[in-house]
Amino acid sequence: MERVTPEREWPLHDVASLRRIEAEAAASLSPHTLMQRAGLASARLALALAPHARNAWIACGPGNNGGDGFEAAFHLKTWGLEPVVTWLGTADRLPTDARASLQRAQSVGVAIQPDPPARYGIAIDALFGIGSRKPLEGTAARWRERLSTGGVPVLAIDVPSGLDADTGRGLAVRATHTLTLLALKPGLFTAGGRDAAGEVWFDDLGVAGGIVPPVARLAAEPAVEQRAHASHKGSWGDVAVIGGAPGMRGAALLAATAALHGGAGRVYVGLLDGDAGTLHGQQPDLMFRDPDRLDLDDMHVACGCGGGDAVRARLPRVLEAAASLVLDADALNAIAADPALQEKLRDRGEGRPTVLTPHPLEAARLLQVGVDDVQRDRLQAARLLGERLGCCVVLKGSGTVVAAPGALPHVNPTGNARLAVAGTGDVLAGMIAARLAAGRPPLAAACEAVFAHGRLADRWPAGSHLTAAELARAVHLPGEVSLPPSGWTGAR
Ligand SMILES: NC(=O)C1=CN([C@@H]2O[C@H](COP(=O)(O)OP(=O)(O)OC[C@H]3O[C@@H](n4cnc5c(N)ncnc54)[C@H](O)[C@@H]3O)[C@@H](O)[C@H]2O)[C@@H](O)CC1
Ligand SMILES: Nc1ncnc2c1ncn2[C@@H]1O[C@H](COP(=O)(O)OP(=O)(O)O)[C@@H](O)[C@H]1O
Ligand SMILES: [K+]
Repeated sequence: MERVTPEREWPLHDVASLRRIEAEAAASLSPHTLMQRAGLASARLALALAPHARNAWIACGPGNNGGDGFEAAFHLKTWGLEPVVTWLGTADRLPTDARASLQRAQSVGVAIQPDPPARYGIAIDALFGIGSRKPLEGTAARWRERLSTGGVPVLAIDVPSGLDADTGRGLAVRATHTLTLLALKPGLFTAGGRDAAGEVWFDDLGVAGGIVPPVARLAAEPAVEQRAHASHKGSWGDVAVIGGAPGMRGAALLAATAALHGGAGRVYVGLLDGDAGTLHGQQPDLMFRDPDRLDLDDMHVACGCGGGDAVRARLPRVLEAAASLVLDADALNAIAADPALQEKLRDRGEGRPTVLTPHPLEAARLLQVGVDDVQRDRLQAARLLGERLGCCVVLKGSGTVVAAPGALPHVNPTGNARLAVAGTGDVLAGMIAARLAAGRPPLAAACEAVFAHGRLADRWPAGSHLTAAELARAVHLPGEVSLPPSGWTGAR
């Protein structure tokens, strides 16, 4: 059993591939082995989370997830605790393994009661696992609420009940911890998954992984970037930010600042409000140019940041010329509304890579669906958009998904709701442009920047509000320690 941390990349398996892993493992093991291992691991982790608990509430469901719960109850009882099981199922419909575990729990005197105990030191959510396919109703919904609001540690076995393991949708138990079994599931890390799952632990139940290919990967921390002594500013690429229509200059400056701190050799800004005069002295390391006169052929362009309607007219040239390109915000909206621009985007192909950075509403416009359709299956939405437009796609939000044609999508494990503040998307666009300028391929550039962007938010000093301007100044190369921007207080 181990805690899931971003020190390494983790394969993610959907329910269909998990069923294959289960079947292959079960074929070489004696019956009931996997459930016994799952229950023992769950009981061990529960005890570690609440070492002083005298009793536990174990909410069991009608299938094999409930069986894991009975098995955990069996162990907790033999270790001297007083587990109380509430059970949603009926004996006649219980799967064979779960029936065996129910009998083991009953044989050592585990109490099965109609209602949860008034007090308990820890709760185990064993209502539904990967078999969960519809919203919880009736008693299951009541227990979900009770589990989520009990004020004690809640350990979900395999997945928090109510959560779709593939997509992270569904009103689910809010666990403090999840022990997931056999393989990690994408739904634990995107959409509602991160809020529902809490801290994720993994047990492979002694089954060697790797036999069934994953459907996605949980991204890992990027390697430390070593820059050669014998390099110069030209080695690290030129970034051009095109955006900043009247009233929205700030967005372009945020992207440009982030690109600069992210390691770009030179950063140009083509402001669409036409007047950069007042900015020259205040932003000494940025170079302001007329956007129509920037020579984009050798530049890594971030386009859209605060671009307003004015960006639309610039897009044909940007799409034709930019060496590599990050498209954000208003640029995406303009492309969503114009099939000719979509064609130009597809024409860029692999030779001149493009990264799109939509939030869910922008992705919905590009796909011509509702935002709920995007959020219902974020991996699929990102994958589809990438294939349609021939681009790398960064679908932002909790559990950002990065997808590119022909590659396994990545789910990002860092970031938090502190980023839900205006301008942090512009910072991300600049960071990706800097990684492209450093010569990274688009999927790697996007994954590295998204990881670093979220990591900065995760390490933001407690009690200090995150602002996009401070975030942009805190950006640094992978593996380097960042200097706190002025005004920061507290240790990180
Ligand atoms: N099969 C195996 O090899 C193993 C299974 N294990 C456990 O078994 C779980 C999967 O078990 P199951 O396939 O029995 O599925 P679940 O226990 O997740 O769900 C049981 C059944 O409940 C019904 N159901 C689903 N959602 C419902 C809802 N909202 N309201 C009412 N009924 C609902 C469905 O018919 C589903 O098949 C895993 O998540 C894991 O916890 C582990 O013991 C490890 C080994
Ligand atoms: N609740 C959240 N958890 C994790 N990341 C978030 C959350 N809310 C926003 N973010 C991140 O913050 C950034 C916001 O980008 P965006 O929506 O484009 O905002 P803006 O256009 O104001 O810059 C994205 O990188 C997104 O993934
Ligand atoms: K569960």
